[in-house]
Amino acid sequence: MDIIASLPVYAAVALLSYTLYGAIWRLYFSPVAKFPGPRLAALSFWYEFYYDVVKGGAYVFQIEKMHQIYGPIVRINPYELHINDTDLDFLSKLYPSIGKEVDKFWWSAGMFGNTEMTFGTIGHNLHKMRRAAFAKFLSPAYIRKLEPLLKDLVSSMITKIEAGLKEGRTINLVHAYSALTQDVITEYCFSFSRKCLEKENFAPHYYEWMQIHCTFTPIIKQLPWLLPMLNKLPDWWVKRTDDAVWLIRMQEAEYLAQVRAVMSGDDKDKTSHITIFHEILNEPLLPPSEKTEMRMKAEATSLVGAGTLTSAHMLSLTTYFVLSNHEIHKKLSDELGVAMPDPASSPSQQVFESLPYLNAVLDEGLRLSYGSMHRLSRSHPKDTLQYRDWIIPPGTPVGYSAYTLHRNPEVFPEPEKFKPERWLNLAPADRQHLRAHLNNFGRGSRQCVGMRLAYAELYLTLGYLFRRLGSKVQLQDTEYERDVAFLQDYFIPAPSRQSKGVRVVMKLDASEATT
Ligand code: HEM
Repeated sequence: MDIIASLPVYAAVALLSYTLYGAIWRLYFSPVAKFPGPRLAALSFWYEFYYDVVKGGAYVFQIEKMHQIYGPIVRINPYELHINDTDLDFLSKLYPSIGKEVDKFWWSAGMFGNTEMTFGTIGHNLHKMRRAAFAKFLSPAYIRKLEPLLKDLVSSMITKIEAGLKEGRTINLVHAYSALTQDVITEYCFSFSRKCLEKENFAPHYYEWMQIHCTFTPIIKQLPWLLPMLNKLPDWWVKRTDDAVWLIRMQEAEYLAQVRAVMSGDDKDKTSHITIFHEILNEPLLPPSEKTEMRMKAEATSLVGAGTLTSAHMLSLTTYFVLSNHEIHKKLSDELGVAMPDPASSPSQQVFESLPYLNAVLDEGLRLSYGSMHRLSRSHPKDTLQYRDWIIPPGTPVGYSAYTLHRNPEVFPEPEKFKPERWLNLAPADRQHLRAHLNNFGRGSRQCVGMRLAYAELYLTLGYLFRRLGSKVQLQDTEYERDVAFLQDYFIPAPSRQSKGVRVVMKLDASEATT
Protein backbone atom coordinates (compact mmCIF):
# COMPACT_ATOMS: atom_id res chain seq x y z
CA MET A 1 0.00 0.00 0.00
CA ASP A 2 2.82 2.39 1.00
CA ILE A 3 4.67 1.59 -2.18
CA ILE A 4 1.60 2.34 -4.29
CA ALA A 5 1.01 5.61 -2.47
CA SER A 6 4.62 6.61 -3.10
CA LEU A 7 4.50 5.80 -6.83
CA PRO A 8 3.83 9.42 -7.94
CA VAL A 9 6.83 10.54 -5.90
CA TYR A 10 9.07 7.88 -7.49
CA ALA A 11 7.74 8.85 -10.91
CA ALA A 12 8.44 12.54 -10.27
CA VAL A 13 11.97 11.78 -9.02
CA ALA A 14 12.60 9.53 -12.06
CA LEU A 15 11.35 12.22 -14.44
CA LEU A 16 13.41 14.90 -12.74
CA SER A 17 16.56 12.75 -12.79
CA TYR A 18 16.00 11.91 -16.47
CA THR A 19 15.51 15.60 -17.34
CA LEU A 20 18.58 16.58 -15.34
CA TYR A 21 20.65 13.85 -16.96
CA GLY A 22 19.42 14.98 -20.41
CA ALA A 23 20.27 18.62 -19.65
CA ILE A 24 23.79 17.76 -18.39
CA TRP A 25 24.38 15.51 -21.39
CA ARG A 26 23.25 18.17 -23.86
CA LEU A 27 25.34 20.88 -22.22
CA TYR A 28 28.56 18.96 -21.55
CA PHE A 29 28.72 15.57 -23.29
CA SER A 30 26.78 15.84 -26.55
CA PRO A 31 28.94 15.61 -29.72
CA VAL A 32 28.06 19.28 -30.38
CA ALA A 33 28.63 20.50 -26.79
CA LYS A 34 31.88 22.23 -27.78
CA PHE A 35 30.22 24.53 -30.32
CA PRO A 36 29.38 28.13 -29.33
CA GLY A 37 25.81 29.32 -28.88
CA PRO A 38 23.28 30.26 -26.21
CA ARG A 39 22.95 27.70 -23.38
CA LEU A 40 19.17 27.90 -23.59
CA ALA A 41 19.19 26.90 -27.25
CA ALA A 42 21.49 23.96 -26.49
CA LEU A 43 19.23 22.77 -23.64
CA SER A 44 15.96 22.24 -25.48
CA PHE A 45 13.87 22.95 -28.56
CA TRP A 46 11.68 25.34 -26.55
CA TYR A 47 14.04 28.20 -27.37
CA GLU A 48 13.39 27.74 -31.08
CA PHE A 49 9.69 27.16 -30.31
CA TYR A 50 9.45 30.58 -28.72
CA TYR A 51 10.84 32.40 -31.76
CA ASP A 52 9.23 30.30 -34.48
CA VAL A 53 5.83 29.49 -32.98
CA VAL A 54 5.13 32.22 -30.43
CA LYS A 55 6.75 35.07 -32.38
CA GLY A 56 5.84 33.61 -35.77
CA GLY A 57 8.70 32.39 -37.99
CA ALA A 58 11.27 34.61 -36.28
CA TYR A 59 14.06 32.19 -35.33
CA VAL A 60 16.00 33.04 -38.46
CA PHE A 61 16.42 36.62 -37.17
CA GLN A 62 17.57 35.34 -33.81
CA ILE A 63 20.07 33.06 -35.56
CA GLU A 64 21.42 36.11 -37.40
CA LYS A 65 21.94 37.81 -34.01
CA MET A 66 23.64 34.69 -32.59
CA HIS A 67 26.22 34.86 -35.39
CA GLN A 68 26.97 38.47 -34.48
CA ILE A 69 27.71 37.33 -30.92
CA TYR A 70 29.27 33.88 -31.34
CA GLY A 71 30.89 33.94 -34.78
CA PRO A 72 30.38 32.06 -38.05
CA ILE A 73 29.33 28.72 -36.54
CA VAL A 74 26.67 28.44 -33.83
CA ARG A 75 24.74 25.69 -32.11
CA ILE A 76 21.08 26.60 -32.59
CA ASN A 77 19.34 23.72 -30.79
CA PRO A 78 20.31 20.51 -28.96
CA TYR A 79 21.53 18.86 -32.19
CA GLU A 80 21.97 21.36 -34.97
CA LEU A 81 24.66 23.80 -36.12
CA HIS A 82 24.25 26.84 -38.34
CA ILE A 83 26.91 28.56 -40.45
CA ASN A 84 27.13 32.08 -41.80
CA ASP A 85 30.33 32.62 -43.75
CA THR A 86 31.41 34.49 -46.85
CA ASP A 87 33.95 31.78 -47.65
CA LEU A 88 31.94 29.33 -49.75
CA ASP A 89 34.33 26.36 -49.59
CA PHE A 90 32.42 24.61 -46.86
CA LEU A 91 29.10 25.19 -48.61
CA SER A 92 30.06 22.87 -51.44
CA LYS A 93 31.39 20.27 -48.98
CA LEU A 94 28.13 20.32 -47.04
CA TYR A 95 25.89 20.05 -50.10
CA PRO A 96 27.67 17.69 -52.52
CA SER A 97 25.92 16.73 -55.76
CA ILE A 98 27.28 13.21 -56.00
CA GLY A 99 29.57 10.74 -54.29
CA LYS A 100 28.53 11.28 -50.66
CA GLU A 101 25.63 10.15 -48.56
CA VAL A 102 23.71 13.16 -47.30
CA ASP A 103 20.59 12.99 -45.14
CA LYS A 104 18.05 15.62 -44.20
CA PHE A 105 17.70 16.45 -40.52
CA TRP A 106 14.72 14.43 -39.21
CA TRP A 107 13.62 17.36 -37.06
CA SER A 108 12.86 19.60 -40.01
CA ALA A 109 12.29 17.07 -42.81
CA GLY A 110 8.65 16.57 -41.87
CA MET A 111 7.74 20.24 -41.47
CA PHE A 112 5.27 20.12 -44.37
CA GLY A 113 3.36 17.30 -42.73
CA ASN A 114 5.15 14.08 -43.64
CA THR A 115 8.36 12.55 -44.90
CA GLU A 116 6.71 10.72 -47.82
CA MET A 117 7.33 13.51 -50.32
CA THR A 118 10.70 13.77 -52.07
CA PHE A 119 11.27 17.13 -50.40
CA GLY A 120 10.78 15.67 -46.91
CA THR A 121 12.61 12.37 -47.39
CA ILE A 122 15.25 11.92 -44.71
CA GLY A 123 17.51 9.13 -46.01
CA HIS A 124 19.91 9.65 -48.89
CA ASN A 125 19.15 6.54 -50.96
CA LEU A 126 15.38 6.72 -50.68
CA HIS A 127 15.51 10.39 -51.65
CA LYS A 128 17.66 9.59 -54.67
CA MET A 129 15.19 6.97 -55.90
CA ARG A 130 12.14 9.21 -55.42
CA ARG A 131 13.71 12.21 -57.07
CA ALA A 132 15.01 10.24 -60.05
CA ALA A 133 11.45 9.14 -60.86
CA PHE A 134 10.48 12.63 -62.07
CA ALA A 135 13.62 14.77 -62.24
CA LYS A 136 14.07 14.27 -65.99
CA PHE A 137 10.61 15.70 -66.44
CA LEU A 138 11.87 19.02 -65.10
CA SER A 139 15.11 19.00 -67.10
CA PRO A 140 16.01 21.93 -69.40
CA ALA A 141 15.15 19.85 -72.50
CA TYR A 142 11.68 19.08 -71.21
CA ILE A 143 11.04 22.64 -70.10
CA ARG A 144 11.96 23.82 -73.60
CA LYS A 145 9.49 21.34 -75.07
CA LEU A 146 6.69 22.74 -72.95
CA GLU A 147 7.70 26.37 -73.47
CA PRO A 148 4.73 27.12 -75.79
CA LEU A 149 2.36 26.17 -72.96
CA LEU A 150 4.23 28.42 -70.58
CA LYS A 151 4.22 31.34 -73.02
CA ASP A 152 0.46 30.98 -73.51
CA LEU A 153 -0.18 31.03 -69.79
CA VAL A 154 2.04 34.08 -69.20
CA SER A 155 0.31 35.88 -72.07
CA SER A 156 -3.15 34.99 -70.71
CA MET A 157 -2.19 36.41 -67.34
CA ILE A 158 -1.03 39.68 -68.90
CA THR A 159 -4.16 39.96 -71.06
CA LYS A 160 -6.32 39.44 -68.00
CA ILE A 161 -4.38 41.97 -65.93
CA GLU A 162 -4.71 44.51 -68.74
CA ALA A 163 -8.44 43.89 -69.10
CA GLY A 164 -8.90 44.42 -65.36
CA LEU A 165 -6.87 47.62 -65.43
CA LYS A 166 -8.91 48.96 -68.33
CA GLU A 167 -12.06 48.40 -66.29
CA GLY A 168 -10.50 50.65 -63.66
CA ARG A 169 -9.81 47.84 -61.22
CA THR A 170 -6.89 47.43 -58.83
CA ILE A 171 -4.98 44.24 -59.58
CA ASN A 172 -3.25 42.30 -56.86
CA LEU A 173 -0.16 40.96 -58.58
CA VAL A 174 0.60 38.40 -55.88
CA HIS A 175 -2.69 36.74 -56.78
CA ALA A 176 -2.06 37.04 -60.52
CA TYR A 177 1.42 35.52 -60.22
CA SER A 178 0.25 32.78 -57.92
CA ALA A 179 -2.57 31.96 -60.37
CA LEU A 180 -0.01 31.71 -63.15
CA THR A 181 2.44 29.52 -61.27
CA GLN A 182 -0.35 27.27 -60.00
CA ASP A 183 -1.80 26.80 -63.47
CA VAL A 184 1.68 25.96 -64.73
CA ILE A 185 2.50 23.43 -62.03
CA THR A 186 -0.93 21.77 -62.03
CA GLU A 187 -0.66 21.37 -65.84
CA TYR A 188 2.77 19.82 -65.39
CA CYS A 189 1.69 17.53 -62.57
CA PHE A 190 -1.74 16.40 -63.64
CA SER A 191 -3.82 16.44 -66.75
CA PHE A 192 -5.86 19.33 -65.42
CA SER A 193 -5.02 22.92 -64.80
CA ARG A 194 -6.57 24.69 -61.86
CA LYS A 195 -7.35 27.48 -64.34
CA CYS A 196 -6.90 30.12 -61.66
CA LEU A 197 -6.05 32.58 -64.42
CA GLU A 198 -9.62 32.29 -65.71
CA LYS A 199 -11.27 32.71 -62.33
CA GLU A 200 -12.48 35.91 -60.73
CA ASN A 201 -9.63 37.96 -59.24
CA PHE A 202 -7.26 35.08 -60.00
CA ALA A 203 -8.85 32.74 -57.43
CA PRO A 204 -7.12 34.29 -54.39
CA HIS A 205 -8.37 31.56 -52.04
CA TYR A 206 -5.87 29.09 -53.52
CA TYR A 207 -3.04 31.48 -52.68
CA GLU A 208 -4.44 31.91 -49.19
CA TRP A 209 -4.72 28.13 -48.65
CA MET A 210 -1.07 27.73 -49.41
CA GLN A 211 -0.05 30.62 -47.19
CA ILE A 212 -2.01 29.08 -44.33
CA HIS A 213 -0.39 25.70 -44.92
CA CYS A 214 3.02 27.37 -44.68
CA THR A 215 2.22 29.15 -41.42
CA PHE A 216 1.69 25.71 -39.90
CA THR A 217 5.23 24.54 -40.70
CA PRO A 218 6.95 25.68 -37.47
CA ILE A 219 4.14 24.17 -35.41
CA ILE A 220 4.28 20.86 -37.29
CA LYS A 221 8.03 20.81 -36.81
CA GLN A 222 7.91 21.54 -33.08
CA LEU A 223 4.89 19.36 -32.32
CA PRO A 224 5.10 16.49 -34.82
CA TRP A 225 2.27 14.61 -33.08
CA LEU A 226 -0.23 17.42 -33.62
CA LEU A 227 -0.97 16.98 -37.32
CA PRO A 228 -1.63 13.22 -37.21
CA MET A 229 -3.98 13.97 -34.31
CA LEU A 230 -5.79 16.73 -36.22
CA ASN A 231 -6.03 14.44 -39.25
CA LYS A 232 -8.09 12.01 -37.17
CA LEU A 233 -10.79 14.58 -36.39
CA PRO A 234 -13.98 14.10 -38.44
CA ASP A 235 -14.68 16.51 -41.32
CA TRP A 236 -17.85 17.95 -39.75
CA TRP A 237 -15.94 18.91 -36.60
CA VAL A 238 -13.02 20.53 -38.42
CA LYS A 239 -15.33 22.42 -40.77
CA ARG A 240 -17.13 23.95 -37.80
CA THR A 241 -14.17 24.70 -35.59
CA ASP A 242 -11.02 25.41 -37.57
CA ASP A 243 -11.01 27.26 -40.89
CA ALA A 244 -7.28 26.83 -41.42
CA VAL A 245 -7.21 23.06 -40.94
CA TRP A 246 -10.38 22.75 -43.01
CA LEU A 247 -8.79 24.65 -45.90
CA ILE A 248 -5.72 22.43 -45.81
CA ARG A 249 -7.95 19.36 -45.73
CA MET A 250 -9.96 20.54 -48.74
CA GLN A 251 -6.82 21.24 -50.68
CA GLU A 252 -5.46 17.76 -49.94
CA ALA A 253 -8.78 16.20 -50.97
CA GLU A 254 -8.44 17.98 -54.32
CA TYR A 255 -4.93 16.59 -54.82
CA LEU A 256 -6.12 13.13 -53.90
CA ALA A 257 -8.90 13.31 -56.50
CA GLN A 258 -6.36 14.32 -59.16
CA VAL A 259 -3.96 11.57 -58.17
CA ARG A 260 -6.81 9.03 -58.32
CA ALA A 261 -7.79 10.21 -61.79
CA VAL A 262 -4.22 9.70 -63.03
CA MET A 263 -3.93 6.31 -61.29
CA SER A 264 -7.21 5.01 -62.67
CA GLY A 265 -6.59 6.35 -66.18
CA ASP A 266 -9.77 8.47 -65.99
CA ASP A 267 -7.87 11.50 -67.18
CA LYS A 268 -6.57 9.92 -70.39
CA ASP A 269 -8.54 12.10 -72.83
CA LYS A 270 -7.94 15.26 -70.86
CA THR A 271 -4.29 15.86 -71.52
CA SER A 272 -2.19 16.35 -74.59
CA HIS A 273 1.11 15.83 -72.81
CA ILE A 274 2.70 13.45 -70.33
CA THR A 275 2.55 14.75 -66.76
CA ILE A 276 4.80 14.36 -63.72
CA PHE A 277 2.41 11.91 -62.13
CA HIS A 278 2.16 9.74 -65.24
CA GLU A 279 5.95 9.72 -65.20
CA ILE A 280 6.19 8.67 -61.55
CA LEU A 281 3.50 5.99 -61.83
CA ASN A 282 5.11 4.52 -64.96
CA GLU A 283 8.63 4.48 -63.51
CA PRO A 284 9.66 0.79 -63.37
CA LEU A 285 12.42 1.42 -60.81
CA LEU A 286 9.94 2.63 -58.18
CA PRO A 287 8.45 -0.29 -56.18
CA PRO A 288 4.64 -0.41 -55.68
CA SER A 289 5.09 0.75 -52.07
CA GLU A 290 6.32 4.05 -53.53
CA LYS A 291 3.26 4.44 -55.75
CA THR A 292 0.51 4.38 -53.15
CA GLU A 293 -2.28 6.93 -53.22
CA MET A 294 -1.13 8.51 -49.99
CA ARG A 295 2.45 8.93 -51.13
CA MET A 296 1.29 10.39 -54.43
CA LYS A 297 -0.94 12.80 -52.55
CA ALA A 298 2.00 13.91 -50.41
CA GLU A 299 4.15 14.39 -53.52
CA ALA A 300 1.36 16.40 -55.17
CA THR A 301 0.98 18.68 -52.14
CA SER A 302 4.69 19.32 -52.11
CA LEU A 303 5.05 19.88 -55.85
CA VAL A 304 2.12 22.28 -56.16
CA GLY A 305 3.18 24.17 -53.02
CA ALA A 306 6.86 24.32 -54.04
CA GLY A 307 5.97 25.34 -57.58
CA THR A 308 3.56 28.14 -56.64
CA LEU A 309 4.49 30.47 -53.80
CA THR A 310 8.23 30.54 -54.41
CA SER A 311 8.09 31.90 -57.96
CA ALA A 312 5.03 34.07 -57.22
CA HIS A 313 6.75 35.78 -54.28
CA MET A 314 9.93 36.38 -56.21
CA LEU A 315 7.96 37.95 -59.08
CA SER A 316 5.90 40.17 -56.76
CA LEU A 317 8.93 41.52 -54.94
CA THR A 318 10.85 42.16 -58.17
CA THR A 319 7.88 43.88 -59.81
CA TYR A 320 7.48 46.09 -56.77
CA PHE A 321 11.11 47.23 -56.88
CA VAL A 322 11.07 47.91 -60.62
CA LEU A 323 7.81 49.87 -60.50
CA SER A 324 8.91 51.87 -57.48
CA ASN A 325 12.17 53.09 -59.00
CA HIS A 326 11.93 55.19 -62.14
CA GLU A 327 15.58 54.75 -63.13
CA ILE A 328 15.52 50.95 -62.83
CA HIS A 329 12.20 50.81 -64.65
CA LYS A 330 13.49 52.93 -67.52
CA LYS A 331 16.69 50.92 -67.98
CA LEU A 332 14.75 47.67 -68.04
CA SER A 333 12.13 49.03 -70.45
CA ASP A 334 14.81 50.37 -72.81
CA GLU A 335 16.57 47.03 -72.91
CA LEU A 336 13.35 45.09 -73.45
CA GLY A 337 12.25 47.54 -76.15
CA VAL A 338 15.30 46.60 -78.21
CA ALA A 339 15.15 42.86 -77.54
CA MET A 340 11.40 42.60 -78.15
CA PRO A 341 10.52 45.35 -80.65
CA ASP A 342 6.98 44.09 -81.13
CA PRO A 343 5.37 43.95 -77.66
CA ALA A 344 2.77 41.50 -78.95
CA SER A 345 5.45 39.00 -79.98
CA SER A 346 6.36 36.05 -77.75
CA PRO A 347 10.13 35.58 -77.76
CA SER A 348 11.60 32.52 -76.11
CA GLN A 349 13.36 32.42 -72.76
CA GLN A 350 16.72 32.33 -74.58
CA VAL A 351 16.23 35.92 -75.81
CA PHE A 352 15.82 37.17 -72.25
CA GLU A 353 18.71 35.13 -70.88
CA SER A 354 21.15 37.25 -72.87
CA LEU A 355 19.95 40.63 -71.52
CA PRO A 356 22.39 42.03 -68.93
CA TYR A 357 20.02 44.44 -67.20
CA LEU A 358 17.15 41.96 -66.96
CA ASN A 359 19.57 39.42 -65.52
CA ALA A 360 20.76 41.95 -62.96
CA VAL A 361 17.15 42.71 -61.96
CA LEU A 362 16.39 39.00 -61.76
CA ASP A 363 19.40 38.21 -59.58
CA GLU A 364 18.64 41.11 -57.27
CA GLY A 365 15.02 39.91 -57.03
CA LEU A 366 16.23 36.42 -56.18
CA ARG A 367 18.58 37.82 -53.56
CA LEU A 368 15.89 39.71 -51.64
CA SER A 369 13.23 37.02 -51.99
CA TYR A 370 15.57 34.34 -50.56
CA GLY A 371 13.76 31.28 -52.00
CA SER A 372 13.56 29.70 -48.60
CA MET A 373 14.35 31.74 -45.51
CA HIS A 374 14.78 28.56 -43.52
CA ARG A 375 18.13 26.90 -43.01
CA LEU A 376 18.66 23.91 -45.29
CA SER A 377 20.19 21.41 -42.90
CA ARG A 378 22.11 18.33 -43.94
CA SER A 379 23.91 15.62 -42.06
CA HIS A 380 26.66 13.39 -43.41
CA PRO A 381 25.99 10.07 -41.65
CA LYS A 382 29.35 8.54 -42.57
CA ASP A 383 31.74 11.48 -42.81
CA THR A 384 33.42 13.85 -40.44
CA LEU A 385 33.43 17.40 -41.80
CA GLN A 386 36.00 20.06 -41.15
CA TYR A 387 34.84 23.66 -41.01
CA ARG A 388 37.76 26.04 -40.35
CA ASP A 389 39.29 24.66 -37.11
CA TRP A 390 36.12 22.87 -36.11
CA ILE A 391 35.63 19.12 -36.49
CA ILE A 392 31.96 18.29 -37.06
CA PRO A 393 31.14 14.69 -36.08
CA PRO A 394 29.30 12.38 -38.55
CA GLY A 395 25.52 12.65 -38.35
CA THR A 396 25.49 16.28 -37.13
CA PRO A 397 22.89 18.42 -38.91
CA VAL A 398 24.43 21.63 -40.24
CA GLY A 399 22.71 24.32 -42.28
CA TYR A 400 23.04 27.60 -44.11
CA SER A 401 20.18 30.08 -44.63
CA ALA A 402 19.74 32.11 -47.77
CA TYR A 403 18.51 34.91 -45.50
CA THR A 404 21.90 35.37 -43.84
CA LEU A 405 23.93 34.54 -46.96
CA HIS A 406 22.06 37.05 -49.12
CA ARG A 407 22.30 39.83 -46.58
CA ASN A 408 25.97 39.62 -45.75
CA PRO A 409 27.21 43.24 -46.08
CA GLU A 410 30.76 42.15 -46.94
CA VAL A 411 29.46 40.53 -50.11
CA PHE A 412 26.39 42.68 -50.75
CA PRO A 413 27.02 46.20 -49.41
CA GLU A 414 23.79 47.90 -48.29
CA PRO A 415 22.11 44.52 -48.42
CA GLU A 416 18.59 45.80 -47.76
CA LYS A 417 18.65 47.91 -50.94
CA PHE A 418 17.50 46.65 -54.34
CA LYS A 419 20.50 47.50 -56.54
CA PRO A 420 20.69 45.71 -59.91
CA GLU A 421 23.94 47.65 -60.49
CA ARG A 422 25.79 45.38 -58.08
CA TRP A 423 25.51 42.63 -60.71
CA LEU A 424 26.71 44.76 -63.64
CA ASN A 425 30.11 45.65 -65.08
CA LEU A 426 31.83 42.68 -63.49
CA ALA A 427 34.32 40.37 -65.14
CA PRO A 428 32.58 37.03 -65.91
CA ALA A 429 34.54 35.24 -63.14
CA ASP A 430 33.64 37.93 -60.58
CA ARG A 431 29.97 37.81 -61.53
CA GLN A 432 30.01 34.05 -61.24
CA HIS A 433 31.66 34.34 -57.84
CA LEU A 434 29.02 36.81 -56.65
CA ARG A 435 26.23 34.58 -57.96
CA ALA A 436 27.67 31.68 -55.98
CA HIS A 437 26.51 33.54 -52.85
CA LEU A 438 22.89 33.18 -53.94
CA ASN A 439 21.24 30.14 -52.44
CA ASN A 440 17.58 30.49 -53.49
CA PHE A 441 17.42 26.97 -54.86
CA GLY A 442 19.69 25.21 -52.38
CA ARG A 443 22.57 23.06 -53.62
CA GLY A 444 23.82 19.58 -54.25
CA SER A 445 21.79 16.41 -54.52
CA ARG A 446 18.69 18.06 -53.08
CA GLN A 447 18.84 21.31 -54.96
CA CYS A 448 15.41 22.50 -56.14
CA VAL A 449 14.39 20.07 -58.85
CA GLY A 450 12.03 22.69 -60.32
CA MET A 451 14.77 25.30 -60.75
CA ARG A 452 14.71 25.23 -64.58
CA LEU A 453 10.96 25.59 -64.65
CA ALA A 454 11.22 28.45 -62.16
CA TYR A 455 13.77 30.29 -64.33
CA ALA A 456 11.54 29.86 -67.38
CA GLU A 457 8.63 31.40 -65.45
CA LEU A 458 10.74 34.26 -64.13
CA TYR A 459 12.34 35.24 -67.46
CA LEU A 460 9.15 35.02 -69.50
CA THR A 461 6.97 36.79 -66.94
CA LEU A 462 9.34 39.67 -66.25
CA GLY A 463 10.16 40.04 -69.96
CA TYR A 464 6.60 39.99 -71.27
CA LEU A 465 5.03 41.89 -68.41
CA PHE A 466 7.39 44.85 -68.42
CA ARG A 467 7.46 45.04 -72.22
CA ARG A 468 3.71 44.86 -72.62
CA LEU A 469 2.40 46.56 -69.50
CA GLY A 470 5.37 48.31 -67.90
CA SER A 471 4.48 51.76 -69.23
CA LYS A 472 0.80 51.36 -68.40
CA VAL A 473 0.78 50.44 -64.72
CA GLN A 474 1.64 52.08 -61.43
CA LEU A 475 1.74 50.85 -57.86
CA GLN A 476 -1.33 51.44 -55.75
CA ASP A 477 -1.22 51.70 -51.95
CA THR A 478 1.73 49.30 -51.69
CA GLU A 479 4.30 49.80 -48.95
CA TYR A 480 7.51 47.79 -48.82
CA GLU A 481 7.57 46.95 -45.10
CA ARG A 482 3.86 46.26 -44.81
CA ASP A 483 3.11 44.53 -48.09
CA VAL A 484 6.24 43.21 -49.75
CA ALA A 485 9.26 42.55 -47.50
CA PHE A 486 9.63 38.96 -46.31
CA LEU A 487 9.44 39.12 -42.55
CA GLN A 488 8.40 35.63 -41.50
CA ASP A 489 10.12 32.31 -42.08
CA TYR A 490 7.57 29.61 -42.83
CA PHE A 491 10.18 27.75 -44.86
CA ILE A 492 8.82 29.78 -47.76
CA PRO A 493 9.23 33.43 -46.74
CA ALA A 494 6.06 35.33 -45.99
CA PRO A 495 5.37 39.07 -45.83
CA SER A 496 3.85 40.63 -42.72
CA ARG A 497 0.37 39.53 -41.64
CA GLN A 498 -0.91 42.96 -42.63
CA SER A 499 0.28 42.55 -46.21
CA LYS A 500 -2.28 43.41 -48.86
CA GLY A 501 0.02 42.29 -51.67
CA VAL A 502 1.63 44.23 -54.51
CA ARG A 503 -1.22 46.15 -56.15
CA VAL A 504 -1.28 48.07 -59.41
CA VAL A 505 -3.70 50.31 -61.27
CA MET A 506 -3.70 51.81 -64.75
CA LYS A 507 -1.41 54.82 -65.04
CA LEU A 508 -3.32 58.05 -65.53
CA ASP A 509 -1.50 58.83 -68.77
CA ALA A 510 -1.47 55.19 -69.96
CA SER A 511 -3.53 55.91 -73.04
CA GLU A 512 -0.69 58.10 -74.29
CA ALA A 513 1.98 55.59 -73.23
CA THR A 514 4.01 54.18 -76.08
CA THR A 515 4.68 50.47 -76.25
C1 HEM B 1 11.66 30.79 -57.59
C2 HEM B 1 11.17 29.57 -57.51
C3 HEM B 1 11.66 28.47 -56.60
C4 HEM B 1 12.50 28.54 -55.53
C5 HEM B 1 13.18 29.77 -54.96
C6 HEM B 1 12.62 27.21 -54.98
C7 HEM B 1 13.40 26.87 -53.88
C8 HEM B 1 13.56 25.60 -53.41
C9 HEM B 1 14.36 25.25 -52.27
C10 HEM B 1 15.13 26.22 -51.40
C11 HEM B 1 14.29 23.92 -52.11
C12 HEM B 1 14.86 23.11 -50.97
C13 HEM B 1 16.21 22.57 -51.28
C14 HEM B 1 16.70 21.84 -50.05
O1 HEM B 1 15.93 21.20 -49.32
O2 HEM B 1 17.88 21.93 -49.85
C15 HEM B 1 13.45 23.41 -53.14
C16 HEM B 1 13.17 22.08 -53.31
C17 HEM B 1 12.24 21.63 -54.20
N1 HEM B 1 11.56 22.39 -55.14
FE1 HEM B 1 11.80 24.33 -55.52
N2 HEM B 1 11.85 26.37 -55.73
C18 HEM B 1 11.25 27.09 -56.72
C19 HEM B 1 10.42 26.62 -57.70
C20 HEM B 1 10.04 25.31 -57.82
C21 HEM B 1 9.16 24.82 -58.83
C22 HEM B 1 8.55 25.64 -59.98
C23 HEM B 1 8.97 23.52 -58.57
C24 HEM B 1 8.09 22.60 -59.37
C25 HEM B 1 8.40 21.51 -59.86
C26 HEM B 1 9.76 23.16 -57.39
C27 HEM B 1 9.85 21.91 -56.82
C28 HEM B 1 10.70 21.56 -55.80
C29 HEM B 1 10.83 20.21 -55.27
C30 HEM B 1 10.06 18.97 -55.71
C31 HEM B 1 11.81 20.25 -54.28
C32 HEM B 1 12.37 19.09 -53.46
C33 HEM B 1 13.66 18.61 -54.15
C34 HEM B 1 14.38 17.49 -53.44
O3 HEM B 1 14.27 17.36 -52.22
O4 HEM B 1 15.07 16.73 -54.12
N3 HEM B 1 10.40 24.29 -56.97
N4 HEM B 1 13.02 24.44 -53.92
